Amino acid sequence: MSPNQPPVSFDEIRALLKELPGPDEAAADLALARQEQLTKPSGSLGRLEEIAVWLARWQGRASPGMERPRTAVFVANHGIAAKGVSAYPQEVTQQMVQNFVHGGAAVNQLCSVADADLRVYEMALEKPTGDISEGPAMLEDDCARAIAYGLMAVEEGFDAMALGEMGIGNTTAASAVCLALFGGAADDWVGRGTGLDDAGLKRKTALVEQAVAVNRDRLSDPLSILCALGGQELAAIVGAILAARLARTPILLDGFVSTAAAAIVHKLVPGGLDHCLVAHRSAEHAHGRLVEELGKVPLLDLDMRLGEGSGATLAFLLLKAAVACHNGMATFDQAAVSRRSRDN
Ligand SMILES: Cc1cc2ncn([C@H]3O[C@H](COP(=O)(O)O)[C@@H](O)[C@H]3O)c2cc1C
Ligand SMILES: O=C(O)c1cccnc1
Repeated sequence: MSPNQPPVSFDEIRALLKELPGPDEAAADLALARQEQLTKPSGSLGRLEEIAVWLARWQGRASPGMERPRTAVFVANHGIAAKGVSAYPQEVTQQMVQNFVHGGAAVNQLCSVADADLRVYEMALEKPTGDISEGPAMLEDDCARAIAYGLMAVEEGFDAMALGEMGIGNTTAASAVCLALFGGAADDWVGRGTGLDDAGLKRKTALVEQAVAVNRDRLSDPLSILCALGGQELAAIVGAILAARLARTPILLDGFVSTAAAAIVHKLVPGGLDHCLVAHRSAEHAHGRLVEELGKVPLLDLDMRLGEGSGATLAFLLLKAAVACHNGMATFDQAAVSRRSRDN
């Protein structure tokens, strides 16, 4: 199945999982060998070296590029928002779409600084998902369609993609997904989102617990968990991660919500997130635990907790810096710089 023919059932999505390409270790080996030749003590550029080799591995070329980054923001509404789980009203989702279009959001400024293309994908805002504290968020068809929408959003030819989201109430959905995937207690996974007060946090925690209890017969596998507790934008992010793997496009995950969506892929297929890095550690309470579960170490830690792809877009600058050093530095031979002395 190609990403141009989107799957329409969970079975077809499961079939797609078997077709995901692996890493290009030949390109990675060449990139690693070049790193050892560059005019610096071995390893001294730290994670910038790791990023350059990772880009080579997943772009499938020894000289990675970062000329064409894209940020994709998936936007959807959530039935649970009616229960007061966010500090902001649901209409903010639509209003922020207008703000993205007019260039007034944080992610617009960060895209312009990083010279990244921004695409906003609005997903039936007039049709919020079902209230997860009372039943499933989506039916299988709707969830599969949302995954397919994310699959279609990935085009060939981008050097990396940042995946972000906008949807009032979606940290509640993300927390419920994490509780169902990883277990523990609801308050391990619930945070203040847009800035809930203590009473709001208590209400949100109880509703997340209730959502998992009410949907307990629908949580038998990761796709069912996404369907019962997630949201359309989380499903689209799952699709985009899979399509990016097929298109050899490395991915930067944003904060708690986009990482929670990625956790579905992690549980579906071993190594399914190897072409993804977590761009930053969100200040949202559960993000630290979530990235540990995924075996990832975020690139940045700036106390950001916005979503909308902001942290991931900002981290494009690190990828550009890594590529500039990798491709632009002279080797010891080219610069006539003496190599390391023999160890005594
Ligand atoms: C003005 C504004 C801009 C945003 N940009 C991203 N989010 C973020 O906040 C929402 C999730 O938090 P919660 O679960 O508490 O509603 C998502 O829309 C997310 O992207 C925003 C939220 C607001 C209010
Ligand atoms: O980290 C995130 O993704 C996040 C945190 C708070 C609100 N919205 C998103």
